[in-house]
Order: sequence, then structure tokens, then C-alpha cells
Amino acid sequence: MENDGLILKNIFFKRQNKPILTNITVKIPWGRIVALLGENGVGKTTLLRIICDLNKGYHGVVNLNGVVDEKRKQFVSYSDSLEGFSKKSSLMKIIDFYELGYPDFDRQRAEKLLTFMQLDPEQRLGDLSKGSREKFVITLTLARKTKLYLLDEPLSGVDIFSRDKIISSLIKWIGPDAILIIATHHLNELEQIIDDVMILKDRRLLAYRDVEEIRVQEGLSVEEYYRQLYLEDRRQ
Ligand SMILES: Nc1ncnc2c1ncn2[C@@H]1O[C@H](COP(=O)(O)OP(=O)(O)OP(=O)(O)O)[C@@H](O)[C@H]1O
Repeated sequence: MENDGLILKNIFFKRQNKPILTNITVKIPWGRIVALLGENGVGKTTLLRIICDLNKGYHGVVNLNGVVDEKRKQFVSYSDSLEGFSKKSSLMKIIDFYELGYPDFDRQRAEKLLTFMQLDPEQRLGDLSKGSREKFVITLTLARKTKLYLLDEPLSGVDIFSRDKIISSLIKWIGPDAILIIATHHLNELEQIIDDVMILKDRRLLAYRDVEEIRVQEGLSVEEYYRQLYLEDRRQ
């Protein structure tokens, strides 16, 4: 079936005539948590932005639940950089804005997430530390009730205690059939919750693998597999 999850077909993307992504083809079924991996500058953010139609001018097809045009945008919750908001806006004001802007925004879930993240709704955006701002971005992203969640390096400034707490709770916030893709350089922390890895290298998709299959068939942890695959490919 062509509307079973997220399907990318032959995605090509150039910037200033330089190829960034070439021939990316993959099918991600519903209910998977996917770690998107690869070196700095390989195109992880670019791919996430193509999926939610923020990067225009790509070639190929992005099919989300059978929707291939820009209408898919409404089903994707993408971690926002919040650059568009005034530093003086309180977190509650931004939540109000999201509630107005997204019909699938679940205010109750947002408030529970705020408490879980130990964020004060009256605090101003500009007063948040780097880690607290990231916690707020995760809050806004996960507070929508939707099909596809994209988190781009969500925890780089978050302390290790909060990281563990957030990672182990990720599944509980999203529906069992949703897809969550997390671009990350901290694979080891996510190993316990991810179903699949998607590895980009040299503008292409090097591998898309089921994590359990890697452990059983290769006898390796996901991190070991990732390192081995990258180094092997470098030698070729
Ligand atoms: N706004 C932009 N203008 C021009 N080039 C850009 C822009 N944004 C990204 N690039 C280039 O596109 C390529 C892919 O960048 P991207 O941010 O997608 O990589 P990434 O895998 O997310 O990197 P990182 O792990 O460092 O976050 C890089 O070569 C980068 O320099």
C-alpha cells in the first residue's frame, strides 16, 4: 500500500548547484521511532525540512499517508527554532499562539509537558537557558496530536538527568501509530527507545535498518554498527 507511513522516493536536493542529497529512497512504517544519523553537514536537517515541505525545490516524492503535495505539512510536527517569537513572549503566550495555529494542538498535553519539563509558563522566552529552550521546543513539538514528529538534535543543551527522563518518556507523549524521527549525534542515549536507524553519508542513504535486526544478525550494538558501517564505507 502506498499510504502506509512515510515514503521518500528518489529525493534529490541541491543548494547553489551543489548536490546535498541524492537518490534518497526509504519507507518508514507507522509506529517507528527512527534515529537519523550522519556527520555534520551531511544533510539531516535538510532532509527533515524537505519532509515537512520547508525546503522547496527538491526532486522526488514525499508521501505521508498518501498525501504527496504540500498538504502533508499539516500532519507534521517539526521542532521550531522559535526565532519568529519575541524574546519578551511568555511561554504561555507562545502556547496560546500554537493552540490557535494548529487544530491538532492538545493544550492539556502541552500543560502536562510543561510541568514534566519543569518549565514555568510565566517565564519569558528570552530568559530561558539553552537547555530549557530545548525542553520548550520539545514540549511544543510533542503537544500536537499528529502522525509524524520530527526532532532535530533536540537535547544538545539538556543536562544528563533531564535527558534520561525525557528520552524514556518520549513514547508516552505520542500515539502508538505515529512516526518519530530524531536527528542526533547522541545515538547511545537513544539506543533503548529507537526501532530503526537511518544513516546518511556522502549525500546518500547508507542504510536504513531495524535496530533489533542489527543486534541479532550483526551481534553489534547500534553504535558499533554505525561506526563500522561508516568506516567500511570510507575504505571503499
Ligand atoms: N541556509 C543554507 N544556505 C546554504 N547552505 C546551507 C544552508 N543550510 C545548510 N547548508 C548546507 O547544506 C548541507 C547540509 O546541511 P544540514 O544542516 O542539513 O546538515 P546536518 O546533517 O543537519 O548537519 P549537523 O549535524 O551539523 O547539524 C551542508 O553542506 C550545509 O553547509
